[in-house]
Amino acid sequence: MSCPTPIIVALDFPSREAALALAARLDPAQCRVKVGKELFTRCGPEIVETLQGQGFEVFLDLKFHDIPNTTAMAVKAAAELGVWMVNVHCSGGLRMMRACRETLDGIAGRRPLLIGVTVLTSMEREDLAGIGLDVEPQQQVLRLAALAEQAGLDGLVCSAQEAPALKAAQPRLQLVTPGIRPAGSAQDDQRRILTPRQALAAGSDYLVIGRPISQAADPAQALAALLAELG
Ligand SMILES: O=C(O)c1cc(=O)[nH]c(=O)n1[C@@H]1O[C@H](COP(=O)(O)O)[C@@H](O)[C@H]1O
Repeated sequence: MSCPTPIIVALDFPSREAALALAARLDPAQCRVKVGKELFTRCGPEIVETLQGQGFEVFLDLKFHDIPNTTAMAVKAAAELGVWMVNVHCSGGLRMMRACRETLDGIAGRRPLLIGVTVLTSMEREDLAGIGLDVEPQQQVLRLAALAEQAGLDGLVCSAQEAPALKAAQPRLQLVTPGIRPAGSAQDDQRRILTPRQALAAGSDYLVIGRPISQAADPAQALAALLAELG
């Protein structure tokens, strides 16, 4: 059964034990979970299989970025692992994203949602200038979104701040938005942030939330409060 809420909890932990301790306090009917670079590098595919065995739909967030063949084969491996969602960097370009789409199209049975990372939510205008992009983040996000649409991706990772413009420009694409911070909580390294309620109102389809839940004194209670805020 598919989870009815938009919340994806980021299991950003240094060990299997820590990740599974949080998962044990979560309900697959109330949230999905995300396995990212830290946990996957430490634990490998087994942690994904364990979480799926517990009933969670898993977003495998490894942000693949490589030549088309390498990226497409990595996406295929993710599909064979049975994940619900997988992501690649849009800046890998049209041919790379298309190769991923076509590879997934060749797979029988349930395929993961293929999502393109636009501009990381930790980046602001001056970070883009530092890598030679003299544009506002939203302009770059819209540009990458058009490429992702052309490649046939299912959605984008972006800031919820860009959701209204993206929903107008690329209405087919589902929006997965990290950089979610409940009012009054620490911004940490995130820059383009919105509260959960603002993000949904802006048009986000999925909210990726890590530290506001994982570092809370009572993570289950923090998730319950978030769900209550969203109504
Ligand atoms: O692809 C992602 O999930 C992602 C993209 C992005 O632009 N920004 C971003 O924060 N993320 C991930 O979303 C999570 C956010 O975690 P918190 O900042 O702790 O809520 C982390 O696991 C990041 O790796």
